[in-house]
Amino acid sequence: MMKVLKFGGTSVGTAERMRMLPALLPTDGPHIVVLSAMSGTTNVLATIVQQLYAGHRPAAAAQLDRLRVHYHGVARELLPDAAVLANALLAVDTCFDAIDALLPLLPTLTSERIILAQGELLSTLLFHRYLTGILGQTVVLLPALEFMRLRPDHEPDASFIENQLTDMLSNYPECQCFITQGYICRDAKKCVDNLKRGGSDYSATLIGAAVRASEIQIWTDIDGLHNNDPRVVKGTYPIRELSFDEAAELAYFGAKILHPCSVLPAWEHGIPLRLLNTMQPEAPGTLISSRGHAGGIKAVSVKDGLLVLKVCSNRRIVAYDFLHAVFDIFKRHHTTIDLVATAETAVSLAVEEVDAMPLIVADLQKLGHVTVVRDVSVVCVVGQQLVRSSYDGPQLVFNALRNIDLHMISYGGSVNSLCLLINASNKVSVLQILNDRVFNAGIGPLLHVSDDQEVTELVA
Ligand SMILES: Nc1ncnc2c1ncn2[C@@H]1O[C@H](COP(=O)(O)OP(=O)(O)O)[C@@H](O)[C@H]1O
Ligand SMILES: N[C@@H](CC(=O)OP(=O)(O)O)C(=O)O
Repeated sequence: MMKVLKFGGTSVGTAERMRMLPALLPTDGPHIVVLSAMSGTTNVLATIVQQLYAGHRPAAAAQLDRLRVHYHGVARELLPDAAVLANALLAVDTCFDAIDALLPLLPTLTSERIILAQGELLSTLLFHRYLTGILGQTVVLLPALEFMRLRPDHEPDASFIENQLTDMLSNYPECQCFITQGYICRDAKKCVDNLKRGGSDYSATLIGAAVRASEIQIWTDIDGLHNNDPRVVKGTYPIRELSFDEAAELAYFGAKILHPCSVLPAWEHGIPLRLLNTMQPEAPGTLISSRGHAGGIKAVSVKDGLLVLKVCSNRRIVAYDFLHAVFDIFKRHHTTIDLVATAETAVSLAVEEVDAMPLIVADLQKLGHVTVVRDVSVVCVVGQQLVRSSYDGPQLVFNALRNIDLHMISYGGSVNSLCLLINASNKVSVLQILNDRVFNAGIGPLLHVSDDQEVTELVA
């Protein structure tokens, strides 16, 4: 059975890091290695794009030259064989020349995406040559731009991906090791596109689902998914097991270790997803699967960059049409609502700050009075069945946060999560308070769910 292993930007960040990867590859069966760009590269490419939009071409050209020199250095460090190196440098230059050719032109969405795509093309071409040299067996580089495709609605085209990938793999029945690019894809019109920042995780799970992999491994720089954001909170710890739905909520609501949509393809096909640490391969990491395990609060994540729209109905439409009309506006503007709270004649909605916001607000104003609260974040507390029980976890959360302003609360939308809307400026203190007073307060797991509740779920 095929395994899929994704190595993130930090895992391929230097030639030295890339040299650590062969030891992590399976020796007992075929596998597809999905690589991100070397860490920092996509940021530099995005800066070049911004400089072009701002008309600062010389600055963009200087950045690009520095990046080219950097990649020549990585290639020299990684590839000792002179002939292999010479060939790799030509390939590296092809990527840089593609960007160079775009510098004099007015930037467009298409050129922007072509520029951003070069990071993954560079990392895979270097790693492919390196791995071929040290494995002494066929290693096939599968171009993601030939199989990773979006539908017209910008969602991944799962059947196209599956058909193309299956065809491509069938050309190499003996091959055990394939390499491909994460993040990059084509849109429905076959133009170069991407799966948004951090999208290589999503590439890996889409590929895993397409080939019905036995396991998908996400290799990164930390020992699994932590109970809280380790970048801003002291005393976080890895969660050893999560269910698909718990992990999907945490990823959607901001746990940066996973792309927001990346759990869904694995979940749909029941493929175990392991988060592992390249720098500490022996650590158990986190296993995300459909396996049942103890309930109770497990982790918290935060999604930033939201605003709250409060719409108070002008009562010109009947009450039961009001919510429909509100949701219809979001549908028309292709905008997802993250959190909703309703009252008799009013509704509050937490949504991302999208470009269409002025149009959305204008449409909502036809339904009633609209107020906007900016700079809010959703805190998502996740744990198996934490909502539908006599479990005291949620109470502990509310007690711990009693001095914090809460704009909205979502309790019951999912049995496994409790979402709170806070001012973005309170984010770090809220996360630290939850860590100190909830996660490290010694609350036990949820042990009992009444039979009635189980029956209700089965009927539903
Ligand atoms: N809940 C969390 N658990 C683990 N890591 C997290 C969490 N929230 C944020 N992170 C951050 O995510 C980082 C890993 O994701 P990312 O930077 O995308 O890695 P990669 O470069 O491998 O793609 C970690 O270094 C960590 O700082
Ligand atoms: N290179 C892309 C895609 C990606 O997934 O990167 P990483 O695995 O390093 O988060 C980015 O920086 O967004």
